[in-house]
Amino acid sequence: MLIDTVLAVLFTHGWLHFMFKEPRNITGPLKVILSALLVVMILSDLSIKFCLIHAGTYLLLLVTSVAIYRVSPFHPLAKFPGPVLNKITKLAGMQNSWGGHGHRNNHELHKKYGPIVRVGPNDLSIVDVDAVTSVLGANGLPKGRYYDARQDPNAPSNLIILREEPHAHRRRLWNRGLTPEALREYEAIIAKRASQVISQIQESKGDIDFASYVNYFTFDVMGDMAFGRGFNMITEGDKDGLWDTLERWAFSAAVISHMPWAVRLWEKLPAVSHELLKLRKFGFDCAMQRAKGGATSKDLWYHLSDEAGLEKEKPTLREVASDGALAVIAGADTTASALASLFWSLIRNPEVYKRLQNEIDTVYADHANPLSTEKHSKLVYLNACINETLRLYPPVPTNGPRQVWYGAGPHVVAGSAIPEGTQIYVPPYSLHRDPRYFSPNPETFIPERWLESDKTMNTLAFIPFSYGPANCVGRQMAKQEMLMFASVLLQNFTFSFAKGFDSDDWPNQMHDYFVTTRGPLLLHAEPRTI
Ligand code: HEM
Repeated sequence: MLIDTVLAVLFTHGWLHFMFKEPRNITGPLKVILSALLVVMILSDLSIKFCLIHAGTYLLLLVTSVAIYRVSPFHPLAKFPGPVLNKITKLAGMQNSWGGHGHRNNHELHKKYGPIVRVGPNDLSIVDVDAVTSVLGANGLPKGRYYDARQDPNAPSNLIILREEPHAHRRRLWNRGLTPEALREYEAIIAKRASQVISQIQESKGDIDFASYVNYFTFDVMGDMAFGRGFNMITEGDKDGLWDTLERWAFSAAVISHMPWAVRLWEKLPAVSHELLKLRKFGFDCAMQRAKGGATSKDLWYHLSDEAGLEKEKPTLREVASDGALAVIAGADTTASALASLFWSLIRNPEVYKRLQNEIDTVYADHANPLSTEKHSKLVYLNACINETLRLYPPVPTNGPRQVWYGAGPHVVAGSAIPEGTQIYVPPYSLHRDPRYFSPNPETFIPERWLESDKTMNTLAFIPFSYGPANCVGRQMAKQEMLMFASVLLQNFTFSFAKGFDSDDWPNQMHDYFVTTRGPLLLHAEPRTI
């Protein structure tokens, strides 16, 4: 009888391996497992007790067989080093994401195992500048199955989910919405929202949670920019708990992304489906209001819905709604994270703060208004501070993986042939801290490294906005927003940490859920006489 069970296990394992490789959907593999299980149970003498014993033995042996294969020299990724648990099961990756410190844990793994680490049964993490072009670049690889968890099953795919030709087509519309000319349209939006933040800080008598202010600022800007209307979070707070919803969704998607085959089951969990529904409703409501109400200026919606009529076929309302919601999700959290990290870094480094303050006061002497982009080319040191912040605290610290095509043979990255189907991460957090590319002191905040030629600097290894055809479409908008916001705040206030605030602990509260969630950043803002 044991022989039957072992044969059934070998048959199932072989079938699963050759037919499904790593499945995107549970139905097919489940059918194979259940059929084999049925056979095993029928071959037992049909008493309940023996049926259960054989079923249990079958499942245990199947799991053992898969585990042994994954650590064996026969596995295609056998030559790459990594922790045994990561080689055996995706649960290790899920647990890593759950804790929110996956970026740091992986960084430690790279220190231990070198530039290529096996972080999952079929996943590698590669910290090598060659991977930037060969994985993310124009002749690189498509997004991996990890991204499936970001797809709402009841909504059309948005830009971040699409791949290849459909991606390139949709990206054209996005690019039109973020040209320098389009960005000029958004300048007034940023200026209005930044002025509101100034007024709120003035009214607050100085003690503020800076992280909330930047969250609300970026959310309102993205709402104005994407849908022609903001959410008035700066003035009214987060009445609908949208920010919490976004953070919970980010956590949930980050954890389940490691097991794309379980996504549809996961989404049936009441807590998960509730957040998904809330997000979907949010996108739909914004879209309906924009579609009915129109806009007074050319917002992103104007370009995404091709109101100018430049395409043969206009995107559907539901497609534009998905992309509009993506703009808010992708653009608000990331920029807020960068701004919060920038101010934390400045206050931790008083010499840098002082030098930057001098630059702001010189460039905007005589009460000049920083809420225009005219003098941005003169903000050389602020630019360096922003780059240094994005280097040490990239708002997307690990980024999603790309996947080697099936059927096209191995893909060579950093001199190694990577087998078909492998997902490859190129984590900005570790790349940006690699002494081969940023020296000296790669883990220290030194904006001067961006300005002085005697430092080791490989800007190809600087990828806070990713790289290649699916890089961040909003990067110029983000830069513009950060320069305007930081300069006007620094012109108006002197910031310090609030009494009792544990600034050492703040980076520990940054959680890598694809984007980063952050803890409160308690500051004191002293008005400046200008
Ligand atoms: C400091 C701010 C920002 C950072 C660090 C950042 C970072 C990134 C990164 C790393 C990606 C690639 C993700 C991937 O490979 O899956 C990305 C994609 C994207 N970002 Fe940003 N982003 C920022 C701001 C913005 C803003 C302001 C917008 C909106 C205008 C935006 C819209 C998008 C979109 C739509 C994509 C998907 C692009 C595609 O798949 O073709 N981002 N961003």
